[in-house]
Amino acid sequence: MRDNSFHSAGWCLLFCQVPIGTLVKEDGVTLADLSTPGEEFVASYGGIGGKGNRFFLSNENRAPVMATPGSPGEERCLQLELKTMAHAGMVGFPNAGKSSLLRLLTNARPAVAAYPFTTLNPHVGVINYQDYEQIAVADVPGIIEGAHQNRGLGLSFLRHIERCRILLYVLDLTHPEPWTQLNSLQYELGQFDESLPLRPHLIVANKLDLPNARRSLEVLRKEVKGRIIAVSALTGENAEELIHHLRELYDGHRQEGKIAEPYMGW
Ligand SMILES: Nc1nc2c(ncn2[C@@H]2O[C@H](COP(=O)(O)OP(=O)(O)OP(=O)(O)O)[C@@H](O)[C@H]2O)c(=O)[nH]1
Ligand SMILES: [Mg+2]
Repeated sequence: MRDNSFHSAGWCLLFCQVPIGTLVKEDGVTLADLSTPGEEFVASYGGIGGKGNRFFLSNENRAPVMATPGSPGEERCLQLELKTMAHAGMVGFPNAGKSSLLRLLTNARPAVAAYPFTTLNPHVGVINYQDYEQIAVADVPGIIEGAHQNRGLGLSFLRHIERCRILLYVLDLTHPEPWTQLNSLQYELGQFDESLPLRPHLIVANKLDLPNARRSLEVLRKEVKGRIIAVSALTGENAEELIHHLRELYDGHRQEGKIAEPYMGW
């Protein structure tokens, strides 16, 4: 933001940059959809400038101390809504290991701790592929049952997920029945927006290094159709497989034009 106001004049220029993929709304009505780089939207016009001392400079008056005030600029209250946050978003119960996975896959450094709701705000990291393709992955706060009724971090969490084209369901293999986590997660998403459970997704079964995890995984594979990638965010086991499958899914949907560029500036 730059302020070019003259001391005695009412002239002011404001530049404000917002990320690509932002909706500009006023009273719930969309005024602009900033989806291409360089696109501009004039949010409000400044007032007409006043005349400064130099305007009154003349042969008779070599040092004028006179100025006229400018007229006030327009005032508006706008809401900016970020449309696309990341290509892929991690969905999981608190403590499932989402932040640990983001740290493993990318160079983002969200906090990790052995208690629920460590993550209160989304973090985005980027996976860099050898061919210079980049996939942005978001770690969002954990979901709990009743999130669609705004329990826990509820609706704010679900709004973040809505902005990701691919979902990574992160399940905790130390849970005795890990498939019930998947059912609950999909139920909560579906209650919020019925198209969310239909989004392209991968099931990531985490904490493979812990005792009984492999037995849990076997049962999970029997109970759940769809691709399950078992990983350990702690040891890094199968991280490459996850990165590879995510790319496959991403490429498939990109070709169909279903994946937009996310905001990479977190
Ligand atoms: N043994 C083991 N521990 C893990 C693994 N992944 C995560 N953890 C541990 O599980 C706990 C929770 O991990 P986080 O990454 O903070 O979990 P989260 O899903 O981000 O949790 P919230 O932010 O609360 O939603 C931490 O103590 C991690 O060290 C894993 O693969 N193996
Ligand atoms: Mg976390």
